[in-house]
Amino acid sequence: MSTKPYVDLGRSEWSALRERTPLPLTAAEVEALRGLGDVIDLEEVRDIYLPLSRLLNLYVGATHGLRRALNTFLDDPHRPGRPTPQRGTPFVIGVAGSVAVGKSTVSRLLEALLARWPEHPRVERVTTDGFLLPKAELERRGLMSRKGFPESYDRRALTRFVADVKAGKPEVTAPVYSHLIYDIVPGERLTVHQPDILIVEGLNVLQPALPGKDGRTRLAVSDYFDFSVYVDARTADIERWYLERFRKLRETAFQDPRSYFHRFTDVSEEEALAYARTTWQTINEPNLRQNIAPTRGRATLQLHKGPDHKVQRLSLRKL
Ligand SMILES: Nc1ncnc2c1ncn2[C@@H]1O[C@H](COP(=O)(O)OP(=O)(O)O)[C@@H](O)[C@H]1O
Ligand SMILES: CC(C)(COP(=O)(O)O)[C@@H](O)C(=O)NCCC(=O)O
Repeated sequence: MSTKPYVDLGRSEWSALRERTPLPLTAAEVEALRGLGDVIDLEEVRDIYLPLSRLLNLYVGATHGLRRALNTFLDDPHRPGRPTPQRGTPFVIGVAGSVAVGKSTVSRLLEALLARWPEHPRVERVTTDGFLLPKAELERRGLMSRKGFPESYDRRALTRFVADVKAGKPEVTAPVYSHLIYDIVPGERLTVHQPDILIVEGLNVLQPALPGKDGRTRLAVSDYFDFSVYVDARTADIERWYLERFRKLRETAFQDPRSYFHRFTDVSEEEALAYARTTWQTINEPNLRQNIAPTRGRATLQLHKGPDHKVQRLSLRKL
């Protein structure tokens, strides 16, 4: 008997589960998914992400069942001053993985697919980059070449944000990061309004809490997750995706004179890619090895992608 905490499923075993997913995609919905602006292989959506939306729908239902059981337990009329039964709170999903592994694409897909289920139509998504320290503060702390490392974030503010959403506060706001200016946008906030499901996407979302200096137990953002996904791939493939994305951005977003990377439109593609390769080798790959990959075994589900972004294998945590 395997003592591994995960059940491993091959692509075909997993995609066969699609037959049991009651919500097929209509032509209009397929069009809407294309409208997300991602390069999405629709067979991949059907075979991998539709069954995943079904699994998540089952988890949301089971969590509601647990809450009802807890309320029955707490709601003892003979006990004066008994706690108020728990109201429904958002189901929180974490999506972790390296820079350029495809977290945003997976999260946007899940956001669109989960919103189609009548039981949880309100799905909101946040990325943890809003909780990066502002550029001036990173410079002050000597952390500009550690961007994306755990210490480059205001981890307390991020945990507080998710705790507030999970607690059912009517409106919770977060700062906003702009890839255009490579910094937090002064004065801009995004607001989350009591969603049924919150997706929290970021490099370090599966990190455990740091021990408090005062010996008190702290909580990390991962302590609020009801489900988490780690997007996994070979490092060499992720580096290639990172460089490909940089090359595409040079032809598009970097053309904007306000872009922090605008200077790379004036140099040769080779020079621009040499810069991107250095960023990968000195920042993103060390962060993957030291901080991100070690959290893989904390996820509820690991998606293992092949060189073409297609999910080849999945590991699902046993209960
Ligand atoms: N399923 C996919 N099929 C094809 N290309 C993808 C897929 N997922 C991601 N990509 C591409 O890989 C790159 C990184 O994806 P992205 O979602 O931006 O990663 P992250 O949010 O992890 O940095 C992007 O250029 C994206 O278009
Ligand atoms: C903004 C990021 C830290 C990632 O953000 P997150 O996953 O926290 O939302 C990362 O994409 C980044 O910009 N890294 C800096 C190095 C680089 O330019 O690739």
